[in-house]
Amino acid sequence: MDAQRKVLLVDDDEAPLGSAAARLRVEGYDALLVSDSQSAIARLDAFEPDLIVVGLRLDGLDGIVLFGEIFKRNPFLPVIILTQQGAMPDSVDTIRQGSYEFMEKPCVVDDLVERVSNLLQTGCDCSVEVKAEMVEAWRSEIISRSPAMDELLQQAKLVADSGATVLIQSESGTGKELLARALHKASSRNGGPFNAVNCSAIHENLLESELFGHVKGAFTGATNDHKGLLQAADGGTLFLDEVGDMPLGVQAKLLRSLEEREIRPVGSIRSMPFDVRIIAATNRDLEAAVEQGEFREDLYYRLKVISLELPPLRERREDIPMLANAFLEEFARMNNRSARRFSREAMDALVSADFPGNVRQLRNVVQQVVALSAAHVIPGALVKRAIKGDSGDLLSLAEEKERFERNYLIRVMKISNGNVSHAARLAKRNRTEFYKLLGRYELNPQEFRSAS
Ligand SMILES: Nc1ncnc2c1ncn2[C@@H]1O[C@H](COP(=O)(O)OP(=O)(O)OP(=O)(O)O)[C@@H](O)[C@H]1O
Repeated sequence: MDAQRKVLLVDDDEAPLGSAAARLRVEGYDALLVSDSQSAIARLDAFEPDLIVVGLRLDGLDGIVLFGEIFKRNPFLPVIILTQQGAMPDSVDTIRQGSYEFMEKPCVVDDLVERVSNLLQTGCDCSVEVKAEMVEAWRSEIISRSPAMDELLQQAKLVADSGATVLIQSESGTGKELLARALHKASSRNGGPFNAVNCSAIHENLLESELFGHVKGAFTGATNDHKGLLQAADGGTLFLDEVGDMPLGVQAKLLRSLEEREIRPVGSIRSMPFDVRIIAATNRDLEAAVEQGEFREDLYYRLKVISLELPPLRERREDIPMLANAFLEEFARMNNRSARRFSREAMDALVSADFPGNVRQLRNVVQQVVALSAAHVIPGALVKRAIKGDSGDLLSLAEEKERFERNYLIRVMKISNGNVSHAARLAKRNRTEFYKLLGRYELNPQEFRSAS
């Protein structure tokens, strides 16, 4: 059973809201009526309302201050604003981000009570979303409404067309790849390809040939000429994800290529020009990596011509409802489930969670919740359980990748009865490389033979 819900009513004209407060109390709410915005602000922390009804004339500073204080505490607290016929307070335009509903004055007490009850039952109507048509196409996949993201996207738009190399530094799961794609779309290179490569997932030799290409016979297994990603992205953009994990040898070759605007495929004696915009991303502290000798300082400055930082999700909680609702719709559609919504308690749990895995983790949580519940209104308890389970087991991306790689090697070694050549063929790696991988994970081929 929900605790008694609290409604704060703010109006200098006692009569209408006074009767509404009385009715709300009869209906079982804890209703508190105050007569000006200063008193309302003073009561926000102690009273902790679940909903606020504002009947004041809120033009000018008064409204801006009140809405600012409400927004600071909880950007999704539902607020019903009673307006004079047709008039919208200026302050509402200034602070658009909140969850506001409007009713015209004078309003019927029954209608107001019904609206309060609906809003509290169904959770916040987060429909104050940026309308799809208002979102510019280049950033249409990036769901956000927070001022921090707005600022970042404005910067991104300004630099998109400069052609300069961009370094995106931020935590894992914050949307670095989405931002890189958006930068590409906003640039005049948008007619060209957008290629992405994850520099930490690929072994050094392979990464070199992936980036720069190789010629036939360059190494065992190089049976044909192979076009590298830098060449394949000609006229477009190459996204170097996890650039902080790029091996030093490849860093040196990349730096040379960027300086000379030429690439030389592995095993070739000829260099060729290329025209590619580089966007690099990392969740590592690259400056620290430079100090520790793990990342070349000259390459760091070469990449960091323009530096962008995506804020972690916990620093832009205003984005959570919009993201959660979009993921909910997406997964409900994918699972052929009818439209859903989060209960107020569920949304509160999402908005207050820490999400160390950022947007990716929020997405996972919503996916789980959709799979586990057929209810139309998603209950808070389910969301809380999903958040707890997800953060408890959350490994860093590097740890998760290592775990995957080790398990994969064990599988192929078992399938091949410990025969390394066979296993290497299955994994499409050459033997030397495969031996190195086994060594890295301390896997002894002998053990797989005797086990069989
Ligand atoms: N603002 C956003 N709007 C919609 N989806 C988002 C947003 N930010 C991230 N996502 C989604 O979250 C997931 C992770 O995003 P992405 O891969 O871009 O993050 P990342 O920072 O590059 O992660 P990593 O550092 O682990 O490579 C993707 O499914 C992406 O579509």
